[in-house]
Amino acid sequence: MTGKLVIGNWKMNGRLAANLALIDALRADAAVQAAQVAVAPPFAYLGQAAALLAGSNIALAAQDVSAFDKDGAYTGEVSAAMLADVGCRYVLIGHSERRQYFAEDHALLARKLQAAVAAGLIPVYCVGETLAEREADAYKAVIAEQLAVLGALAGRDYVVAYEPVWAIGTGKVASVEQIDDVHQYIRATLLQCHGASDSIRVLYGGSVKADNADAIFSLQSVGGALVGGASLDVESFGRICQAAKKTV
Ligand SMILES: O=C(CO)COP(=O)(O)O
Repeated sequence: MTGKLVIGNWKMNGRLAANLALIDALRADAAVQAAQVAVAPPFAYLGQAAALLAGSNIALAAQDVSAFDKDGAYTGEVSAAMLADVGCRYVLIGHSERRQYFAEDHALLARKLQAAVAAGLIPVYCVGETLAEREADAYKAVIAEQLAVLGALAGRDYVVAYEPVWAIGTGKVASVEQIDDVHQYIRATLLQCHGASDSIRVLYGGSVKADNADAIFSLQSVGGALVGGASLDVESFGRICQAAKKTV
């Protein structure tokens, strides 16, 4: 792994004026500029963000992509080629909020992954267990099943994000032991079963904040963070990026 990657997932937040202020402040933040960083605004603001990020080292990410890979009559959809065209480098796929609210299943996610890599995007594939699955000690089986779709991407460039559902937006961060346990498991599974290379990055997501970032990034198995709420606040996001840079 070459340094930690920090991706800010804005989820369904933002307005033109707020995005302008946030991106201007991120560009002016030395810690953000020095780290490997991406932001994922909603579709509607990707063009605006791309223009504001031009010439900076902050990459652009999308929060989702269509499974349809050819232009055509798919009302409401946004293709991987369009995301690449407006300057996206990464695309989140399989976020638990999409699995939960939009019933995205593995067959659909496999198509989205293929569409993304075919367009030259780097998928950030999200996995993670619910609280009930953790309590039933079924989390590794659940994650193994989620990872299985990556088999078709052997030899391609992708990132995995481990986001325990019970830690997302709850303020309940997984312990460093829990994170290390799952990250080691994901890395071993990808290396042994899915033809991934040792340089594969596994990000952690779920209530990452300025005050827990140091501990999380101190784990060698953690390749970076997927940050939700704290990515909307320049000071918090800047401090998370600073922590990422320190552990390079
Ligand atoms: O879902 C997440 C990032 O994709 C995590 O969200 P929070 O950082 O708000 O918990």
